[in-house]
Amino acid sequence: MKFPGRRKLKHYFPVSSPKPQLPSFEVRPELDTYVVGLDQTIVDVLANVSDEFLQKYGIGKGLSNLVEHGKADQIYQELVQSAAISDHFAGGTIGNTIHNYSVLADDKSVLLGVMSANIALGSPAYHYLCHTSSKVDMNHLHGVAGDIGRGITMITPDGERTFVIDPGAMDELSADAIPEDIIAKAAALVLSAYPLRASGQPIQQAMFRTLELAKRHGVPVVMSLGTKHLVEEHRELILSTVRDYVDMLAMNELEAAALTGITDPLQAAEAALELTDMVLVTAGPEGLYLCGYTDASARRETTNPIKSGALPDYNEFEFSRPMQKKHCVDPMKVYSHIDPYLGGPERIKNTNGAGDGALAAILHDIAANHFHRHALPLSSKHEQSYLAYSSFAQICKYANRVSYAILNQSAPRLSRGLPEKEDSLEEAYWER
Ligand SMILES: Nc1ncnc2c1ncn2[C@@H]1O[C@H](COP(=O)(O)OP(=O)(O)OP(=O)(O)O)[C@@H](O)[C@H]1O
Ligand SMILES: Nc1nc2c(ncn2[C@@H]2O[C@H](CO)[C@@H](O)[C@H]2O)c(=O)[nH]1
Repeated sequence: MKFPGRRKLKHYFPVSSPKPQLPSFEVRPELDTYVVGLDQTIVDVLANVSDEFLQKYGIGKGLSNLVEHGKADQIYQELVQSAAISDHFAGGTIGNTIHNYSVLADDKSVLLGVMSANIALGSPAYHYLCHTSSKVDMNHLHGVAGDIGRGITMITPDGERTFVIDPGAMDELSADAIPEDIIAKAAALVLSAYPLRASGQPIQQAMFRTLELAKRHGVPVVMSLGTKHLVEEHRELILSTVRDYVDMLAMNELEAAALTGITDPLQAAEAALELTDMVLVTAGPEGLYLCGYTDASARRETTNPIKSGALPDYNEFEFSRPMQKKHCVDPMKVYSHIDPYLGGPERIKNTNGAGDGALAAILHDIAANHFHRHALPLSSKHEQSYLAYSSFAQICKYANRVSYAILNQSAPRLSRGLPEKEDSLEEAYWER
């Protein structure tokens, strides 16, 4: 486990304490720190298209459009014939997030989902495996006869990305394939709202079984909302799922508006805190908001300039650490915001996965807290039952920095961690 922020000298973080066992790629629940992700396994097929192409097929721009296999195949074949496809990458919003988590933390994660039982060279499953970190444990994937999902990712000249999802067998994940021992010892479970639109498909049952197991074993649950129209179409189911199971919710400002009916991201975050304990709202060029609870006795004032928006002086206590509301004697809401790192890259070719990247950074901080609590349970860092290792403000910086890395490389999966020189995140950023 790498350290997720600065303050190397102030805190003892046993990054390199030797483990007695031989190394193993497979997650050992009693020994390892890991996060678990449940996802529809999807390979992204990247193509440049015109706006007319989207109109011709009646595809909603900027959305994730679920279409039946015949139509998706027709679109795919036309893109092949016009040589518009640039490449195939592993995708799936949670697959991306846990891959990025493993790259950032340099540590293990577990992917739950389906995988083709027989994999041919060049098949969607083949591309998926080629582009996934070896630290993502895929031993618990559920073998299926067909192909994994195919997500045709169409980039229009304005850099906007639009998905056409050909589901293949991606929703055939059976509830019986969910390993309880793996969930029970996880630092966090992360999943998206996408399976909630797979009405009547096995993956929905598998998702609720996983959520039940996480709840039973006290594992924090992190959910990302996927896409705006998914929220609009399944709002009630999403709301009840969040209320019943979710500790942290991640969304962009459009998804937040669809969920809460509030367009201002900060106010939407405040409203969402009535449903869950921690909220990330990414707002593209406006940066991101991270909000949650802390106990009033443990609140810490910021030394950053005070910000006012829809809420006055909202970042006043952003140096506090996140807690679950149920663990606070006197819960108070805490808000933090950060502008894009360096104003964002000079040129953004596509914003695909920038939000997933921010979420991976937050998972890293949550997992680091889990690791530290187990390594040093008597540390003053654990006098209260905190959800994350760092303060809201510090996590914002880290999440923001990772989003920047994703935007800079124009692909949703990190090919490497943040630069070593920035391991303390001081030289290049924090001391500007
Ligand atoms: N145009 C931009 N300029 C500067 N920074 C940006 C821009 N777009 C995104 N970012 C950075 O990336 C972060 C996440 O972006 P965004 O809100 O677009 O995520 P998202 O819509 O959830 O993405 P995805 O669903 O593809 O993962 C922002 O908080 C910001 O730091
Ligand atoms: N799980 C899942 N991921 C999706 C869906 N639509 C788009 N994505 C993924 O979202 C990622 C970008 O956030 C891409 O890599 C896509 O593969 C979907 O319906 N389900």
